[in-house]
Amino acid sequence: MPPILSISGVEKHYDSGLTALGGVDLAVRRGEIFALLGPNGAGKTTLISIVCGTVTMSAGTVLVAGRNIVTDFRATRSTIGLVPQEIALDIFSTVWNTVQFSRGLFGRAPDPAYIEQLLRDLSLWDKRHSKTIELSGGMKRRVMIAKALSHEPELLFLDEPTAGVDVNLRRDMWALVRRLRDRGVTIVLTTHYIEEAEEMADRVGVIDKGRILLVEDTAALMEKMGKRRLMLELQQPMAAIPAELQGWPLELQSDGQRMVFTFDAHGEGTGIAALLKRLGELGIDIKDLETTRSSLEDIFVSLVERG
Ligand SMILES: Nc1ncnc2c1ncn2[C@@H]1O[C@H](COP(=O)(O)OP(=O)(O)OP(=O)(O)O)[C@@H](O)[C@H]1O
Repeated sequence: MPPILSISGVEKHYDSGLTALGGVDLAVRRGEIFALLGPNGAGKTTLISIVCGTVTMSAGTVLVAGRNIVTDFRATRSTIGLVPQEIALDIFSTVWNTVQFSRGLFGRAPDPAYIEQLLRDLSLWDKRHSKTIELSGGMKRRVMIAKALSHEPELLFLDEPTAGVDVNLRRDMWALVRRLRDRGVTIVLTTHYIEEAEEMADRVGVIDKGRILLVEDTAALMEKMGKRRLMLELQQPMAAIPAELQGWPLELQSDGQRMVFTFDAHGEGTGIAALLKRLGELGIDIKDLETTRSSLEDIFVSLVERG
């Protein structure tokens, strides 16, 4: 099956002289959840904005469901929904009118039953007569999603859907995104949160400085790069890793006050028990310990260093 979104050779050079995208190729498969990961300024929003027609590309081609977004703008745009990073709502309009109006903008005939279902799915039905100014931040975000889905798009972009939202709402959003996928909507989301990509996405693409560094199945990426670390705060600072511990993946930080052990989160045994036993035998006392998972930044650093 041809990809629902096909991006080839896309470049964006802003008037300021900045190259936000330096030749991006990417294919998103129909029916998948695709996470675009990247640090601030990587070019994620620029890429999404190009596909949605709010930023013009300097070079390249984008096809949505096989149709060119430039020469066939209206048709392609009507198959796309966009939930932008920023909440933008007519604050005096009711939830119902906001969503209804948005559907009309895409030339779709009114369909109260569809909008009712949408608002119920988003737990907004009770708020349908409320003005958007009266809603909480989380509810406003859900109205943004309802707006983006009002015209029944096949491809939905969520730009940082859970930035600044609490854990409960984040879980609700994830569940919603999965339900949409189950109904056949293809979803592209951008995020800084590795757990979000790990939890949600079938595939991830990593973008940095306007270039795609890799596209991979999420499980495979985590397998490869999902390192975890054990941070050991030492009672006595150390000048160097003792000879008896050579061969262990250890490094010292914070002027020798902290020892960091890196292990494979997906391996058979982590080696933590063996390490702690060895430290005990060597009389190395530990004040505190904590495990951390490699962050997106770590994955980036290793990708950029390798590239
Ligand atoms: N209108 C503009 N004019 C000039 N430069 C811009 C404009 N919009 C974005 N940029 C620059 O393009 C680069 C990519 O920005 P973009 O917003 O696409 O990144 P992002 O990956 O979405 O970042 P974030 O995670 O912070 O949202 C940045 O260096 C940004 O400063």
